[in-house]
Amino acid sequence: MKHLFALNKYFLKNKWRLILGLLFTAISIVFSVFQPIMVRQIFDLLSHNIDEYRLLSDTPLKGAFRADFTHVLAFYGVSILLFALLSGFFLFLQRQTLIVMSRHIEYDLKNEVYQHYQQLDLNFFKMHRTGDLMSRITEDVSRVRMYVGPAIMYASRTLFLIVVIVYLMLQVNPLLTLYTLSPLPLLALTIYFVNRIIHRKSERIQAQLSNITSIAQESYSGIRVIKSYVQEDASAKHFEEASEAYKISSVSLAKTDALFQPTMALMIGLSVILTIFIGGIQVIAGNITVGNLAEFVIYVNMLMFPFFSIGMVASMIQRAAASQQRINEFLQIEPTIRDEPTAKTVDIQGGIRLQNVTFTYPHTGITAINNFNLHIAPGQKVAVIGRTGSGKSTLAQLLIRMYDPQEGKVMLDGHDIRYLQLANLRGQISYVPQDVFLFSDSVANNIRFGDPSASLQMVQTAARQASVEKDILGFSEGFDTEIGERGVTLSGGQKQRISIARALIKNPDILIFDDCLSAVDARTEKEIIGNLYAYLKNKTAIIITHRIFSLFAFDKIIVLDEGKIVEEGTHDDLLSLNGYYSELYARQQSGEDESVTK
Ligand SMILES: Nc1ncnc2c1ncn2[C@@H]1O[C@H](COP(=O)(O)OP(=O)(O)OP(=O)(O)O)[C@@H](O)[C@H]1O
Repeated sequence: MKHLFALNKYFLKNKWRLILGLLFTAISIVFSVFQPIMVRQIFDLLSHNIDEYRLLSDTPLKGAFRADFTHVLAFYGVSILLFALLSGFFLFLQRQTLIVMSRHIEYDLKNEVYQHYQQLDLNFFKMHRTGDLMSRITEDVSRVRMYVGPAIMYASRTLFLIVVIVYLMLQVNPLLTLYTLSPLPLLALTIYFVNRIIHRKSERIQAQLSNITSIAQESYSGIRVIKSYVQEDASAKHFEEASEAYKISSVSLAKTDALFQPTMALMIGLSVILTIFIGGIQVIAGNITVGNLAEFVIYVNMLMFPFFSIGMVASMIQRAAASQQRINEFLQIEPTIRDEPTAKTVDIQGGIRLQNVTFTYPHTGITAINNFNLHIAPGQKVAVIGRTGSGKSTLAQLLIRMYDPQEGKVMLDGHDIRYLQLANLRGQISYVPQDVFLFSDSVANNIRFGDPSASLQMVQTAARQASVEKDILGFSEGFDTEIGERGVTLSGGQKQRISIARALIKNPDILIFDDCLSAVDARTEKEIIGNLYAYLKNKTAIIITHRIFSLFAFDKIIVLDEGKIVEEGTHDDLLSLNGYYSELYARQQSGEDESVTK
């Protein structure tokens, strides 16, 4: 339960909706209890006067008596209808306030979780599965909404109704009240347990359903692999097995559901029979009137749903508490990469220095950068080369402060980047990642992501510089062509170049290209490098690559191995070292490596 306290701030924010909702609930209940009271009065009126009326002979007096009776009955009928309408109207207002409040809280909570996710650092996303992150923002928030809306609504209604009705019952006859109410706690308890069973079964069905969905999704995405390996039958069998498990669970839930309603009807029936039996004895004994008995039968019926909802509300709260606990777990995680209180903004010129930097990935213990020193002057172009896993991408991640090193300092123009505002730092660096990511949006908007205020002309220029303009103009809708599942399917090279255009349009002082030309052919690569040459004139650039671009006059080339610089210098310096670089160069020259850019 204590996990739900985290929601109190939202109740406070919506206090007027909550107060009004509770008030409307109380008013609706007051109007609803007029019905049994009036029914009692009608019954008593009839039972007291009917014998007298029957004894009258057919005289005008009997006619007048009947007319009076009819008027009184009509009056009660209209009054009951009026009170029912009023009660219904306030019930409507109650839902309009409490359920609306729950939707507002759901909206705020979703945004809070989403915004918190945005603050968290990469390590968090590495450690949690995407499905888990998504289910906390969707399913868990929905379960919490059941607590802040329906559970509060049913609980308050139940509480008010029980207080008012039990008070009215006790006024009539305490003993009959006791007998009448005795089966109801059993009803609440049964509902609670049955609800738990139903919930457990529903959860299992839900998990099986998402399993079926992911099997289907995976086989549609991998349909080419399935067909080329002639695995259609195996894939269908796999799906059938998952469907079979789902069917078994669904049937089992249907059986429990089928038992649920008759059990309820039995309990309600028992309560009514008990009321009539004990009440009848009390009427004969002269302790209560026939009207009281009728009134009690209505009370019992009115109390059924509230008692029924006790069990329902209890399991709703239990589920919401478990969900809120999962949400709180994430909300309580503090981002480790964040602005220091004294963080400043600076206009970066492009000088980079790494001083004795050591970085170990926290969750794997792999030391990717080891006692690393590097200096890049503003405007220099540096190539970073090295075997796979040598730490090249990690170096890029450290420069944009996706991670903080455990030892040493990363500095830009002499400022330790830990003390620069993150938005200021990242706003002045363009990073083109190795694994390209494009959004399901138009080509233009994907490029504009680097500068949302960019004009179409700027988008076109960036696309030209990244040598992808011709490809884009070849699409049916040019720059407005949609990318993604329902849009055009881009080649790996086209994606890489759009991603480069996105980085260029940002017009930063520092650019980091992380092996982002791996999927383009040698001719296009030459063209891009030619364009970049002019673009990068006064900018600092780090180009991480597996290949040697001998066309590009780098100020410095560094070769990494196991997180350390093992070779450093210009192209000619490195060739004379006869190390990894010259070996790679020789391999490329001899044409062993087809991707060589000569
Ligand atoms: N997110 C991560 N979590 C844990 N370990 C990682 C992570 N990313 C990389 N590593 C490890 O750190 C080391 C350096 O990886 P890095 O990606 O920096 O190499 P790289 O030189 O860029 O390789 P490649 O050329 O294949 O991209 C590797 O041993 C890798 O397994």
